[in-house]
Amino acid sequence: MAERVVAESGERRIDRVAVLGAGSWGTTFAKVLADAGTQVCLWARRAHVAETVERKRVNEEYLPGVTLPGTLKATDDSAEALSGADAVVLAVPSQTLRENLASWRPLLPEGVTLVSLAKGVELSTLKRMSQVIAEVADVAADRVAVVSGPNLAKEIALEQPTATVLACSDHDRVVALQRACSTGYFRPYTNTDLVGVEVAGACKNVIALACGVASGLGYGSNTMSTLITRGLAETGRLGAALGADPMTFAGLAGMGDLAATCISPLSRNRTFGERLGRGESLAEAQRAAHGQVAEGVKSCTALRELAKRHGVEMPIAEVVHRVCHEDLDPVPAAAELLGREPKPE
Ligand SMILES: NC(=O)c1ccc[n+]([C@@H]2O[C@H](COP(=O)([O-])OP(=O)(O)OC[C@H]3O[C@@H](n4cnc5c(N)ncnc54)[C@H](O)[C@@H]3O)[C@@H](O)[C@H]2O)c1
Ligand SMILES: O=P(O)(O)OC[C@H](O)CO
Repeated sequence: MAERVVAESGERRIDRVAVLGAGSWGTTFAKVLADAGTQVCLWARRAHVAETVERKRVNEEYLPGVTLPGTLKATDDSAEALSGADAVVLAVPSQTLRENLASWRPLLPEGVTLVSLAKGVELSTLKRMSQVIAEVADVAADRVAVVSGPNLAKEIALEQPTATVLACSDHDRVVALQRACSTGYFRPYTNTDLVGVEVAGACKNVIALACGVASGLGYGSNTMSTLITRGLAETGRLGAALGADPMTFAGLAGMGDLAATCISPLSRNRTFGERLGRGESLAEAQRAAHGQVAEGVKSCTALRELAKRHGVEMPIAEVVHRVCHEDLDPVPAAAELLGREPKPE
């Protein structure tokens, strides 16, 4: 049964959710939903991960030390996870989402709300995740919602207070999702600006890589603050060219997430950048990430292409792309950014 609607009030409800992807954020978001009283089934690619969640209430690989709610179900069978779901949360990396969703498409319940947790831009098409989802699932854009904000998984799994943004063009749908994932430690706000929320989520990973590189080079708070602020400026420029609401960039999905990711040692993107700044190669930094995704490494290239296509200047994304993929040394990269033509703020 999909999209249950309470007959008397006409209120849309999301009572049962499938979370597809049992990495750090998928597992944590499944916990949030379960803590909010929503029925959740978490799908893991590897059987032993699902089995350990079911048996020991823990995801040892991605969230060691966090006890998961007893009501949370887990399986490695996507048909089982998707059966009867009112909403499907896609918690896989941006660059594999298309392929993952294509394999699940025949199993999607009719009318189901599709929710993206991914923060990235598809390298092969330069599409945002909500665009990829609507295309692959062959649904109208208003069936797709996006979750994005200052949401470092580990902190949320430990129930440290945070807020987020749920973006969707269908108000009733996003309000139902808001009810399904509101807890005492997790406060979701709704927003209708999908473009702004997704652009902000993809760009902040690239700026966090730059901050990591700067930190690896030994630079301090002035450099971080400069990168964060100018990073926000170039994010806003790209957003404006794509039709985003400028106010989104001042909110949780914009400045909020940018600050959290650029500052926190928990950020995979920042940590990845720090390794590059300390002189490690891309391959060495990738090995050290132990298979966990640092989305900015691929999104920097996609964003650079998107910026070029729209005639937008994104100097930090450009330099991050060249450090990651064209062997540009981080020291001259910093000099290059500062040596650009003088201009007003
Ligand atoms: N971890 C966080 O704090 C956090 C917070 C907010 C948003 N996000 C975003 O959520 C998305 C997922 O992040 P995550 O932290 O859960 O990632 P992760 O690396 O911890 O886990 C990714 C999950 O996707 C699964 N997967 C399925 N198909 C895959 C494939 N073909 N290749 C690789 N993995 C595959 C993996 O098995 C794994 O369970 C990313 O876009 C990330 O930017 C993460
Ligand atoms: O660990 P990161 O760098 O992928 O960042 C995690 C979240 O996106 C922070 O909001």
